[in-house]
Amino acid sequence: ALEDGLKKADADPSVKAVMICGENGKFSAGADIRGFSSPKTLGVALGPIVSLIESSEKPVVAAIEGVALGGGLEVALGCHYRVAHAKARMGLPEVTIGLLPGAEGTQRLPRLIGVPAALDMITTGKHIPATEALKLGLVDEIVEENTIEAAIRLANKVIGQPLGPRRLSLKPVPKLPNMEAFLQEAQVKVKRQARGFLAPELCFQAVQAATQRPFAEGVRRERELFQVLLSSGQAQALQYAFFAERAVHRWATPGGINLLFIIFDSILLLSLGLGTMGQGIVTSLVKANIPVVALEQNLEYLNKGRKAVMVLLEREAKKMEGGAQKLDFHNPARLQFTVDFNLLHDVDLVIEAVFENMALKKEIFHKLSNICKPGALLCTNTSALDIDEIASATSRPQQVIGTHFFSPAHVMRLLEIIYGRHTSPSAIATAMQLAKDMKKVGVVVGNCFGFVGNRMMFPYVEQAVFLLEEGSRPEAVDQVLEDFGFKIGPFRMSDLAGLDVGWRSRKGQGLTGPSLPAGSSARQRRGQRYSPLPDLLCERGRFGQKTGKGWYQYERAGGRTATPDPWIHGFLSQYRDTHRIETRYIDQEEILERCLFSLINEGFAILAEGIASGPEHLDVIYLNGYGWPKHRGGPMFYASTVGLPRVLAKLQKYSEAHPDVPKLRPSAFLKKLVAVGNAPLKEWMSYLSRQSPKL
Ligand SMILES: CCCCCCCC/C=C\C=C\CC(=O)SCCNC(=O)CCNC(=O)[C@H](O)C(C)(C)COP(=O)(O)OP(=O)(O)OC[C@H]1O[C@@H](n2cnc3c(N)ncnc32)[C@H](O)[C@@H]1OP(=O)(O)O
Repeated sequence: ALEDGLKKADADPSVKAVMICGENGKFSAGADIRGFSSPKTLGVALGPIVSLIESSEKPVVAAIEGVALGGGLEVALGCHYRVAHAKARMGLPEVTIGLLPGAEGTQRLPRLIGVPAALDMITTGKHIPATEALKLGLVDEIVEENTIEAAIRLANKVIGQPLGPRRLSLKPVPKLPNMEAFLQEAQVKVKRQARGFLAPELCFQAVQAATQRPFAEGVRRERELFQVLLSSGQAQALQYAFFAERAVHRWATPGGINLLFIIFDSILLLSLGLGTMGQGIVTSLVKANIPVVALEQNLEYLNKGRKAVMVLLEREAKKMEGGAQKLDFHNPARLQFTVDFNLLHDVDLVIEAVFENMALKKEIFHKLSNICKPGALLCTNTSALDIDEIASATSRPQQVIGTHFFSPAHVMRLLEIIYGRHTSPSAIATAMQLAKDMKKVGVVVGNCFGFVGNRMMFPYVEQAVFLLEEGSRPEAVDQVLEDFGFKIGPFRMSDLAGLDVGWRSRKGQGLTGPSLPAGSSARQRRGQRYSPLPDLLCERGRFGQKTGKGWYQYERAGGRTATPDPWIHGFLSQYRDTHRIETRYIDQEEILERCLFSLINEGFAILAEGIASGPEHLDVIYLNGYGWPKHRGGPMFYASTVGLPRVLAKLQKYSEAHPDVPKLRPSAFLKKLVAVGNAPLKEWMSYLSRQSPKL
């Protein structure tokens, strides 16, 4: 249509200028992402159309409203002038779906805004607001009112003016005094952050080509690199992740009720507990423009918490400087701190974020149930505790729901929303809407120990520790998983989170500590293999980064640079001697498979139990809360790419070698999917007899 329209305009002498706009207040979100897997759409080459726009003898003006993304922005770059609405956003987000801007965008953008800014936009895929676009010179004008009228005005004004200087393909790339050095440094940075993710590196190469070759050759290079990405498999993983994130918004009750959201005019939120989690939650709420009251049990804790929240908010405000939105946190109507429980009467929603202790949480929920107004929703921030037990302390279990935030809560996007036996659909819908308002990805899951994310994490970490018992080292295990794409491996992660957290939980479960029955075997609990290694480290005060020693050693208590620790190596070999474990060499394949396949196996068990609605939900949780590498699409998607028969065969092999490890025993659901012929991921749930989960 664009091509036809342009040709018609060119041929019609009564047409003096052309304006391109979108429908319904949106310029364009770019190509239909689903189309990248369809051979039909791939035949549509956008580059030549962009060139056609640029070569028009009549001025072409883009009127950008809403968004101009990907192919949409490339179309605008072909235009001679760009007018944007002040609220519009622009970007080349192809990298986030595993591609690069393949319609000449990697060649035009650096010519327009310079290499550093273009590289930043193209390798990160970030969307920038119109105000920033104006500063960069990406648009010529921004308007508050009618963009289309403004674009027509500009088109009329420029009729007859020479178009050569406005054709980006004819412009040279602006020079930098130190282009070579700049590019080298940028490439190192991109590589370091990408960890096996191809698209950022290839985006870099395409922009580099713009600095080294004439336009037409740069375009050829862009096309070659685009083809590499298209067939890499990573693009499919990222495009799956894009739609998975949107699929988790859809959920239904067994009765078929599907409330997408509840609209509320204003919420007064109460955050209870101002520890690390509470501080992050309050910061996120303020950022979402939701009025908050932060409550602590005494003035000392309150003042400490207030100070920490203010530091976080100042930092956030700084980041937002120059943007359209301002953080309003000095206004008591938006944020107040109190120790007065009477304020509970007026709040619409409470997020309790106290210490992870059932007795304490029940006491608080009992109090909340008595004080809060009848409609108030009561949320508990917990990573593993039973929502039904917490709800049992109230007279309104239908309004009790789990909201598992991830640390740091003002940064991490994931919010696990856990419904209990009595939680009402409207409570779930409200929590989902809250997640959206907080710009988080809410995923609704059922109530079980560890919910989804942590429950899948337990067997992963368990395997990592068993591998140490058998002969490996923390740094070897971490290296394999970091090479796979995780930002940090399980031992660095454990040191960061604090080993004492798990120790406390194991003591609570009677797996270690004073409540462990006398005469218990050192490496067995309840008939299953158990490794006391993490407990032994904790008994020696090695809690990780906070104490300067854990699975690694650090430069000081609170230090962040992990160095392999000879003490740990000696300790492990002594441990193996004590327990007569023969040290063996464990290769990378075994490390990877035992850690990942045990996690995936638990995912299949979770699906079969109806704890999550589908594999996409598990993947979204792992991508947004556990640092699973995006270009691998999430654990369940990864399993589908490995092939379920292979995952099953490997689990069977490891399970036979370790019969006392139940988490390596293949789940019945995985076996079923293999038996029906390696069903594709989107059909998995149809093989469960209970298709609608507990939800
Ligand atoms: C003039 C352009 C011509 C294009 C010609 C095609 C030929 C190929 C040649 C060139 C190739 C170009 C490369 C690209 O353009 S790749 C695509 C680049 N664009 C993106 O990555 C944008 C992705 N979308 C978003 O960032 C957001 O969705 C946004 C547009 C900002 C809207 O956000 P929000 O308001 O929060 O809404 P949702 O995200 O929930 O989206 C609403 C529904 O729309 C679906 N959606 C959105 N964008 C796309 C897309 N590009 N392709 C397919 N579907 C898209 C999204 O899935 C939601 O639907 P549902 O709820 O059913 O899942």
